[in-house]
Amino acid sequence: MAKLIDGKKLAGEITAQLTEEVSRMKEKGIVPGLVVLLVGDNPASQTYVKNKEISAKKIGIHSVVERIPASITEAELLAKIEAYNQDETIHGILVQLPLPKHIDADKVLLAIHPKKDVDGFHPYNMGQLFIGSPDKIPCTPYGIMKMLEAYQIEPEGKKAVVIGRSNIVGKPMAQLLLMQNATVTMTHSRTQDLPAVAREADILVVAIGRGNFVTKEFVKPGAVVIDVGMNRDENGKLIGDVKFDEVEPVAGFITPVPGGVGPMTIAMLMEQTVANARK
Ligand SMILES: Nc1nc(=O)c2c([nH]1)NC[C@@H]1CN(c3ccc(C(=O)N[C@@H](CCC(=O)O)C(=O)O)cc3)C=[N+]21
Repeated sequence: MAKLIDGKKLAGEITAQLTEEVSRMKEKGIVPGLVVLLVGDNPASQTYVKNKEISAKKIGIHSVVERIPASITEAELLAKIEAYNQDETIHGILVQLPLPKHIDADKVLLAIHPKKDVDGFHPYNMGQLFIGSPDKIPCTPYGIMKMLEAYQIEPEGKKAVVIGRSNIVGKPMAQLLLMQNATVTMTHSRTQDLPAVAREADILVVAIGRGNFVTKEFVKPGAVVIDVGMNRDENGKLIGDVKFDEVEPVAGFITPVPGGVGPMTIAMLMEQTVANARK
């Protein structure tokens, strides 16, 4: 049976450390501030934003959540971002993705000042990451690296396979593993014989966005399996991209959904916000 990588517990430990740090900062008159802009009423986004709000409050971060009607124009949204760029009480700006179709997400991400880009999605921060000098790092892959570290899983020299090539998970994940000297293979929906490629992996990161996609045929015995998926099944239950019950007996380590990568994503968001206020 695989060892469970408990993201919820680890995120709780990180949150406790941040809470202490923020209370010390407050003695010096510094209060970290985070704004989350949520455009429209995507129900999944509502849950994530709520979890971020709870976590920020617990840590003592000044948290602003702006729920904005989907009818906002791109220009109006850009003006809001510019105002928060100038606002000295705000150390982190997050615009929840996806955005409504009439708004160009690339333009919006480019408008956030790179110093306040706690998501690490700005092309400047992406560029810094890809030349090997990261500052802000996309929170999901960053949280995954923290989980590997906490469980003493060393990527160096190992074969890592990443399934999914998004800008916010797959690509930065591959780069972070590469920076730790893993031998990295990127795979995606067009990869031929994906199960055979995945089966080569010592570390398998799955971020393809399809519920129960990865079965035991994808997993080498003893492999580390990281599940980034957040899908709902027919009954509305939250499920990962990995068929957990089937893969768990084969894997060496595995992350659950919920309680794995999700809470770590939020913890890293908080960490990068506090780090910004510290500077
Ligand atoms: N600009 C931007 N930054 C993001 O970081 C971002 C985003 N947009 N859009 C959506 C995705 C998704 N995401 C999650 C964060 C936490 C959980 C999370 O807390 N999950 C819990 C429980 C979730 C539940 O119960 O529904 C868990 O896995 O245990 C999930 C998903 C951040 N995202």
